[in-house]
Amino acid sequence: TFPVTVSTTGHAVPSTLYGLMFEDINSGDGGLYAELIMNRGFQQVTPGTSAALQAWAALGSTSHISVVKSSTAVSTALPNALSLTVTSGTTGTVGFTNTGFFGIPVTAGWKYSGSFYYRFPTSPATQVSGSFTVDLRSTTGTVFTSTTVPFTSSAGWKKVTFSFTPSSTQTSVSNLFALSVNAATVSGLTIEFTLISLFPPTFNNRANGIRMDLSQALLDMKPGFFRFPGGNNLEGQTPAQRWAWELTVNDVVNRPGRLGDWGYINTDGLGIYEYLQWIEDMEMEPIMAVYAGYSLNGQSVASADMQQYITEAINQINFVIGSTSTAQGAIRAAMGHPAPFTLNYVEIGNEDFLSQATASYASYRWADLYNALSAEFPQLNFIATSATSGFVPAISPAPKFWDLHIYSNPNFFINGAFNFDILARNGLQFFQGEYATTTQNSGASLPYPFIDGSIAEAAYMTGFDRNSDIVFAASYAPLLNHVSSTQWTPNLITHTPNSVIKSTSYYVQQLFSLYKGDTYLTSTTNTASSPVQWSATKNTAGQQVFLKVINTATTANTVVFTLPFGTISTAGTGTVLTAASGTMNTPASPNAAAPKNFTFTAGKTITYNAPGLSASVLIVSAH
Ligand SMILES: O=S(=O)(O)O[C@H]1C[C@H](O)[C@@H](O)[C@@H]1CO
Repeated sequence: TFPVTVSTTGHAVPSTLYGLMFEDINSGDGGLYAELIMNRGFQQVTPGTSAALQAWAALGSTSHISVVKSSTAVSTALPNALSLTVTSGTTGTVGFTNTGFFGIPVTAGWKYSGSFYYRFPTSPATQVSGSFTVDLRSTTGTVFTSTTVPFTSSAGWKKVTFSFTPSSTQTSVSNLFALSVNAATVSGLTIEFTLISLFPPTFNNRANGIRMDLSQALLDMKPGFFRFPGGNNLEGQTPAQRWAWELTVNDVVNRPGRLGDWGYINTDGLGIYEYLQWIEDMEMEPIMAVYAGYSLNGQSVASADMQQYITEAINQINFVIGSTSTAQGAIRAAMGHPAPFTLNYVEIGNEDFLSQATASYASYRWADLYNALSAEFPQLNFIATSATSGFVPAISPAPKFWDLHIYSNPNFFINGAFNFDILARNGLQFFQGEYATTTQNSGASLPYPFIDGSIAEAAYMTGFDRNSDIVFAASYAPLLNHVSSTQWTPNLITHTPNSVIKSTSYYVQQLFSLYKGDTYLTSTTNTASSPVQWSATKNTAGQQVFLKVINTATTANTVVFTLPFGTISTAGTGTVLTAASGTMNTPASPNAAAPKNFTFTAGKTITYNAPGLSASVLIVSAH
């Protein structure tokens, strides 16, 4: 039994203590970003190759499609187009299909909103007109919903929009988007198409917005912040391929996209504006990174060449908070948000104390950017990046905020519960920007989080609660992955085109975030060797006390709390996540482990028998 006396003293818990780390790592296009058409704009592809046609296929044997460099591009950003050539005399229907991002959800009642650009590169002598048919269908050709869009063959690109609403939901996501036309009406002609786009309803009904079900799963965690755009995906393989904010703003027809750092083209339809608008809608605040002159081929921008990137970072921040009299603030206003977005934290780079990045970060990249940005924006907090483990190297100007990353096994997290207790209180503030149990203690990899690792993370997180006077933010990483396209496991949430699988670690993150309170209450000192870790916090306004109990042993352990409050309800409610060792939530067993609610007898003394491998919170009204 573990006797725990809770005191009335403690310290404030920052609102940003628990949040989300995000980058497009099989999680942006085809994930958070709600666009349903893969390779919609043929961005960054080589015309004439089969790769250029990724996700696209001809409809039937008489349709001839290829990706071409358009003789008249729809925009400088989008030079390519899909070309449909209709041989003279062809009869029947011709066209093409798209598979979506490994599937397309067909959901009854959803109003799907689509658009595309088309042009006839060679206008026929006699103008022709007719209509395209767009639809959602099964892979065997059963049409679920469709509509038509008129066309004329006059010269020049035309943008058309359409919508349709299925009347029934398909359980399978193996569906196709199809665009087709009666061959006879365009016999002998070629038609080009690009930026072929289809959106489902989006979170907060935003145009060019974010997927609803993933937004809801994240909203249900009440996350305090959202770190974006990376992580590795900030850095590019070369400086030229870095994430550059300016290529991600304005209409998507003006966004060239880029080769992301996870091996596929990012459309950048999820651009800085869409990130910020969604972060605001989700009642989070951004922790926004600026490129700091290091790219993942090991190349650092030379000191003499840094000014371009300093200016770019200043402009990026002005896009977020600058007045509309700045060129960048004016773009923000034109896109629909004249008021500045909330911004308190800017991270300078990502993992700059790794290998070749260290020397240049320490000698000029940090100082150049920190000095310029803090002079321009003295109200902002600038975060230095650290290695994937260990603490703060000596660089100047001395950073006040550090981003620490650690990926390890359950034992590390269990034994690390007091890693922050030993740190000096010298003004430094820490952001545990990335952490996760990524292997079993044996070293075996993890396709999904498992209960043993999630409970180990929970033990570590009691250290964040207890040390939230110097830990201002913490986020598990990576956040999301697509079940059909993954390069990193485990992830907090796995998604399919129409479902969200919440991992055991998701429920741990949710428990700590929902019940972080606004004040940490000091309690009986514990040690890293204990199988049980605890944390007491309170919500002052709500007069609630949250008692978290983490039991990393496989056998039950009893904790006896003594509360210092004069008024304590006699009944409390609680939530517990527990499962047998090795349990994982997977697409095949999405609810193998889920939190369960319970009630308990409360009072000055509360006795709780914590199951083996469990994370619990006991909620009691007290003041
Ligand atoms: O290969 S790693 O450096 O371990 O990649 C990690 C660290 C990096 O910041 C993030 O993008 C990635 C996965 O979350």
